[in-house]
Amino acid sequence: MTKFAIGIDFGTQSGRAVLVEVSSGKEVASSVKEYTHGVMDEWLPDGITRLEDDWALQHPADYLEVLQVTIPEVLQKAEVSADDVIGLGIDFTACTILPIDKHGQPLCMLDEYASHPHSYVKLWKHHAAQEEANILNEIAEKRGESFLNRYGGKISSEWMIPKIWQILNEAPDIYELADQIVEASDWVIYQLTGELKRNSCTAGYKAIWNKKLGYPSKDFFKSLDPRLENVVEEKLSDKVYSIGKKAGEITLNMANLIGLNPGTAVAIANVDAHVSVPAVGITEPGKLLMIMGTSTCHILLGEEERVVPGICGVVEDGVLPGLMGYEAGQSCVGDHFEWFTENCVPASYHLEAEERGINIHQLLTEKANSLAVGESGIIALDWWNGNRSTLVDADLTGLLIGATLLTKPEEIYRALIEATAYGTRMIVETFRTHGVPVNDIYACGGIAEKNSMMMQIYADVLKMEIRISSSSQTPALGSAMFGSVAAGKEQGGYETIFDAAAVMGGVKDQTYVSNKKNADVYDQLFEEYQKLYDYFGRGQNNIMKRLKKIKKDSLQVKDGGVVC
Ligand SMILES: Nc1ncnc2c1ncn2[C@@H]1O[C@H](COP(=O)(O)OP(=O)(O)O)[C@@H](O)[C@H]1O
Ligand SMILES: O=C(CO)[C@@H](O)[C@@H](O)COP(=O)(O)O
Repeated sequence: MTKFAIGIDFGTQSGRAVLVEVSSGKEVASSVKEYTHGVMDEWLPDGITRLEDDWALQHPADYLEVLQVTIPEVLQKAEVSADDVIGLGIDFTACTILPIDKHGQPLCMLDEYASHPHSYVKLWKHHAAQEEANILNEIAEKRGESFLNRYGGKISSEWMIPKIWQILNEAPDIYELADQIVEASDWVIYQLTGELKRNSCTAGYKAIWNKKLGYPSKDFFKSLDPRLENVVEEKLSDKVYSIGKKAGEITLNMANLIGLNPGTAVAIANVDAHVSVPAVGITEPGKLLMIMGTSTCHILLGEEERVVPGICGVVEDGVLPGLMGYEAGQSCVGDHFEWFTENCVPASYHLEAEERGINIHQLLTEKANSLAVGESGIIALDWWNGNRSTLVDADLTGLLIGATLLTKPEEIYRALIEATAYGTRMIVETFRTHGVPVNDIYACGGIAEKNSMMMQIYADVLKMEIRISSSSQTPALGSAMFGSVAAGKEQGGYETIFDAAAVMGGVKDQTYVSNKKNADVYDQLFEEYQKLYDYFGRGQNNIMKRLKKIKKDSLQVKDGGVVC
C-alpha cells in the first residue's frame, strides 16, 4: 500500500502543505493558506494600537488555521485516506517567537493582553530589538565570550535573546507573566502532540545554544541585566531535542481538527531554510543552497567549525547529523521587489500587466531582461530591510545610485535584483576566504521557481552554475521527509534523513550556466558594490543611522503634537 507523509512550511505570508508519496518523493497535492492577519507591522488586530517602526508581528491563530485548512485539502485533492499518512513534519521561519502561559496558551490570545504588542508573535524580521543586540554584542565582546565566534562575531537583533530582552525592557509585566518564551515552530508541534520539545536547529542558530556547551553562562546573562540571570530556567529550557527525531504523535483532539489519525508520527520542528537542504538532495559539504523568497538564507555544510565573520551561525548537527551547518542570509530579497512594485511603479505598468494577464513582477522582469548588463548606469545596495550577512546590522537602509531623468522602473527593478546577487557574492567570498569551501550552488524557494532572469543574473554575478530544486515547495518537501523519518522504517518511512534524501530529494535537469561576457561586466559592477558596501556599512559614513535617528525624533515630535 502506498504511504504518504505531509510537510508544512510556515512562511512569512502563508503556510503551505504538501502531501508526498514516501517511496518516491512525488508531491501528489499541495495547498496554501494565506495568514488571516498577515504580517502586522503597523497595527494590532484591534485596529487602534499602532506599532512602532521596525516591528513585525504575527498571530498564532493563523498557524492553527493553516493546519485546519491545508491538511484536509491535500487529502481531499489527492483522494488519500488519513490511514495512509504515516508522518507529519513542519518547518518555520525563525527566529519567530511568542510568550505563552503555563497551559501553552499564547498571551495575545488572552482577552486582557490582546492589545499588548509584546504579547504577540515576534516575527523573524521584527527588528526593534537592535538596541538590545548592540549592547549584548558590546558586552559579549568585552567579556571575550567565545560563543561570538560561532555567530560570525555578532548576535543579530532578529535572534532570540535580543527579542526576549526587548520584552523585558519594554513590557516587564508580559515577561513576568510568560511561563515560557518559545519558537513558533515548537509551539505548533506542542499543539499537535501535547508536548513542548524545543528543536536543536532554532536553539542552535537563534538562541545561542550549543550541543556541547549549552547556553551562555548565567554570569553572562546577569551582565546583560540582573533580571536575565535565570532566563534559561525561567523562560527557555536546556532540554533541547535533535532534528531528525520524533516529537510525538497527533493527539485525539488535534486529529479531529485537522483530519489526520490520532497517533500519526510528528517530527521535531525545523527551520524553513535548513529543512530544504536534504530536499534538494544535498548531504555533503561544499554545496551552498540559497532559499530565495521574502528573504534569502544561505545554508552550507562543512566538515569543521570555522570562524566566518558576519555569518548567522555555525551549528554542529544543525542541518544534518554529523556535519557542521553554516547559515548566512539576506534580510530582504523578494520583500524589496515587492516594496518597489507597490510603491514605485506607475499605473500604466500595472494596467499593462493586467491587460496581458501577467503579474507586475513578470512584466518588470520581461522589460528588465532586454537590458544589457550595465546599460542602466545604476547600482543599488540591498539593505531595504537591513543587512543580515555579513554586516549583521538591521539599522542599515537602502541605496540607489546613478539614477537620472531617463531611468525606467525596469532598470531600478533589475538593479535591485543585481544588488541581491552582489550581496550573495559577498557571502560566498566570505565563506571561501575563511576556509569554508563553496564548490556548487543550488537554489530553491518561490523566486528560484518564478524568475529565471534573476537566476541567470545570479549565475553571471557568482560566475557559477546554479542548480534548481525539483520541488516548487522545497521546505515543505523537506518537512515531509523528516515526517517520514519520524514515522520510521517499520511504518513505511525511513531510518535516517540521509536515506530519505537519497530517494525523495533532487534537482531539475535544467541549470543556469554563467555567461562569460556578462560576468566580466558584473565583475566591474561588483567592485563598485563592494566600495559602497564598505563605505556605508562599515562606519565610514553612518548617514543611514543618522537619518533613522532624525526620522525617529521627527515622528516623536509629530505624534506628541509638539508645535514649534
Ligand atoms: N516573479 C517574481 N520575481 C521576483 N520576486 C518575486 C516574483 N514573484 C514574487 N516575488 C517575491 O517573492 C516573495 C515571496 O516568496 P515565497 O518564496 O513565495 O514566500 P516566503 O518567502 O514567504 O517563503 C515576495 O516577497 C514577492 O515579492
Ligand atoms: O532566517 C530564517 C531562517 O534562519 C528564515 O526563516 C527567514 O529568513 C524567513 O524566510 P522566508 O523569507 O520567509 O522564506
